[in-house]
Order: sequence, then structure tokens, then C-alpha cells
Amino acid sequence: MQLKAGEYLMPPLAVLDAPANDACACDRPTSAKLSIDAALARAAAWASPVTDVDFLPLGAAAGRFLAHSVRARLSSPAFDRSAVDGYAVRAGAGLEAGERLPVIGRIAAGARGTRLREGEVARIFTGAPIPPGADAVVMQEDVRQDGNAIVLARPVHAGAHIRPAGEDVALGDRLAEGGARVDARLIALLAAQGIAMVATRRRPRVAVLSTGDEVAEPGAPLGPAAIYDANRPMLLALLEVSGCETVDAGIVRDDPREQAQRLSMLAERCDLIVTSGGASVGEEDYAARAAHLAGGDAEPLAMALKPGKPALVGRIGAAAFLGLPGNPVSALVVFSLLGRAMLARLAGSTPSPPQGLPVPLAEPLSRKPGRTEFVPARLLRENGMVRLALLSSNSARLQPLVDADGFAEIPADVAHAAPGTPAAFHAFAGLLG
Ligand SMILES: Nc1nc2c(c(=O)[nH]1)N[C@H]1C(S)=C(S)[C@@H](COP(=O)(O)OP(=O)(O)OC[C@H]3O[C@@H](n4cnc5c(N)ncnc54)[C@H](O)[C@@H]3O)O[C@H]1N2
Ligand code: MOO
Repeated sequence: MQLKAGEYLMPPLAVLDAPANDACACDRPTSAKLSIDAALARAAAWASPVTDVDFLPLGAAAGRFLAHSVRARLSSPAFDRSAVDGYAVRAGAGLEAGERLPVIGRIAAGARGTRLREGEVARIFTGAPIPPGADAVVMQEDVRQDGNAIVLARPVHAGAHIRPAGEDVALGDRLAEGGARVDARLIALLAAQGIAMVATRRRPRVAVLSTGDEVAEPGAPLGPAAIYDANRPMLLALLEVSGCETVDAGIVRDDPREQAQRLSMLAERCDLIVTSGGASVGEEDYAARAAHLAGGDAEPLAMALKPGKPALVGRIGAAAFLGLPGNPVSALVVFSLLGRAMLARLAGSTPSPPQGLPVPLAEPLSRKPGRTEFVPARLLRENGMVRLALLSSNSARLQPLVDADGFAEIPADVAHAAPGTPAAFHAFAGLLG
């Protein structure tokens, strides 16, 4: 497929139905190149929602997921209030510029005013309740002081500068669904309702295990032909910010029995086990065998994805299992897709593919089609325009990831795209974390 400027590179918006949690070996897909949406659904099917509930003070609930939907117990605001510093007036059918109106009272935020009669006004401050008899507020910038009265500089209409009771939420409104992530916005909304404690799901307990004879612990001496473990620290950090309780399961050698033993132990106390390495087809790739030896299931997913073609999803005992490819960028991409889908399911919400935002490409694109590709990309800001520059990268290189602002997602069927073609951009940094 050849795209021109103005044509879209965005994948269609898709929400995956929460798959029935009855995945078994008999309904495994056999296709060698699975679509990303199909792979997400397969992955999610192996995970079960965490049902334990922690009842927490609101401040301790950040990063958790709501156990149930929450309804408004108050209309908010609970009373009509002023949006500005000024004067509460009775506008009725409207007041003309030049009208002179006596000031009969003063209402600060937290105080209550007395009833206004026709032609009277009260000094009022932002957030203070509108007194009975008033139906508008005039900004202080729109009046002239004249002794103990004001003179209107502009006409005034009923309703001006009033935040009416219930304009944010009405009593009984649904504030958030069960499974919603508790972030700063939701904390503010719940706090504004006077809610001090909230029912959240227990944080999913997720173990991260690195595999490979060549993989060494950062800080330890590095032998010949060895590499330091980059995947486990990366995944532990990702899981922490995703609201999980993490279990650092260390590094295990390329020995299927040793790996199986470690997996069995972890399965007893975790909701999800994430391994990296050994997910591919070589005879030194043991992740699937180890999962089977541990009495579990490991379904290989050959995805139409670059990087991150090989991955395993399954279950060991009561724990869901995700076997990531060893190359760090592949591990990151596969975790961002399949791992995220599994975490969504553990949190009791419906998994959906990550949604990128369209940003025009800075340069022409030419590549071999066939796999959806996630390419580290930088946002360039020039002449008030934002463009996306794709960085030279491969599945083993970490520096381009750190130099990038996010991933550009190139759909599987695209071979060429002209500069200016919008591509789906997935930012690494979210405003609210
Ligand atoms: N004949 C084929 N070979 C490979 C294929 C294929 O389809 N046919 N796929 C390639 C792709 S794509 C990937 S991705 C890798 C995936 O391999 P594995 O998941 O089996 O992972 P390993 O072989 O164990 O490791 C790959 C690479 O990553 C390094 N690694 C491993 N663990 C870590 C870690 N914790 N931190 C940093 N780096 C790590 C490892 O040393 C290897 O260099 O397979 C291709 N081969
Ligand atoms: O897909 Mo591999 O994950 O290309 O390096």
C-alpha cells in the first residue's frame, strides 16, 4: 500500500471484547502471523480478574483500580455559587448599563447571604453561595463604585457568572466504572464528593524473571560473551508505575528444569509471571518447555509485529504467564501490547489496544510490509508544526528508545508513505503518569 500526504496511517479504533476466561489448548490459533488484536484477545483470555478487595484511604489508592463503580452521593456543587468576585444582583428580565444599585451585604466563600430585594445587590466573592433573590453576578471589573452603591458598566442577564448546583455531577450520577484506574483526576472527583475511603482491587502481584546463561546482574562482574540484564529492571519499573506489586524473581539459567522449578514457586504467590528470553524457536529457547514442565500451558503467538514476533501466553497454576522475547525493545513492545491486555483483565477492565494520536511524518517512509511496526520516534517542533521523525533502531538497541518521545505505529500493509502522512504516535510520557 502506498500512502500520500493527507491519507491516514492510523489503525482502526478497536475495543476488544473481554474474552471468556476459558482458554484452553484446544482452541489455539494455528496461523503463523497473528494480528495484534487477535493476540491481545488471546493474551487476555489467560488472565483472570483479581477479586480480593482492599478498602483504602483515598490518598493511598493512587494507581489502583476501582473494585466497583462509584455513584455520586452529592450534587456538585451542592448550591448555586459565584464564579467570580463581584456583585450578586437580581437581573430578572435584564438590567441596563448605567443602573445604580445599592450594596446591602457582603458574602465571602463559606458564608451565607441574606435575601436580596429588587434593586439591591450584595458584594460576593468567587465560590460564595448566591443569596436568595439573586439570579446573576456582575464582575467587579464591569461596575463603577459610587459611594455605597455600584453603577453597571454593561447590561446584565439572569444566570451570568453563576455555577449552578449540580452542574458538575448530579446526585446518583455514575462517577467512574469498576476497573477504572484511580489517578489524580479521579481522586479529585471522589474527594469533591466527600469520599474518604475507596474499594479497590488488590494490586496484581507480578513476578519478573530473566532467563539466559549470558544474562548477568547489573553490578556483578561481566564475563566474556555475557550481557547485563536490561529487561528485568525495565519491566519491574514499568509494572511499578502500572500499579502492580512486583516480585523480582532474578535470573535463571538456560536449563528448563531449573526454570520450571522457579516458575512453579512463583505461580504459588503471583497473579502473573513475566519472563524474558527463550521465547523463540531455537533449541536453546526453553520458556515454553519450562512452563509445560511446571504443569502449565504456554501458547506460542507468532504475531505480525516488529519488533516482537515471538511471544508466549498461558497459565501456570493460578498465575497467568507471559513469555517475552529476549531482545529488550521486543520485550518492551510485546509487554506494552500483551502485558497491558493481561493487566487490564487482572484489573477487571476490558482490554483495548493502545490508541496512538495522529502526527504527520517528517520524512518519507519505505519499508517491507507485512508486520505492524513500532518504531522509536521523536516529535519535531518547527514553525508551529509538530512532525514525527523515525529513529534508526533495531530490537536490541536501547539508546534510540531513550532518545525517542514515543513509538510510531506503522500498520502492517504500509510499504511507503509520503512526508506529512499522519502516523499513530504513542507517547512514552503521559501527563498524569
Ligand atoms: N531462526 C530464528 N531465529 C530467531 C527468530 C526467528 O523467528 N527464527 N526470531 C528472532 C527474534 S524476532 C527475536 S525477538 C529473538 C527472540 O529470541 P528469544 O525470545 O528466544 O530470546 P533469546 O534468544 O533468549 O534472546 C534474544 C536476544 O536478547 C538478549 N537478551 C535476553 N535476555 C535479555 C535481558 N534480560 N536483557 C537484555 N538482553 C537480553 C539475548 O542475549 C539475545 O541477544 O529471536 C530471534 N531469533
Ligand atoms: O521481533 Mo524480534 O522481536 O524482531 O527482534
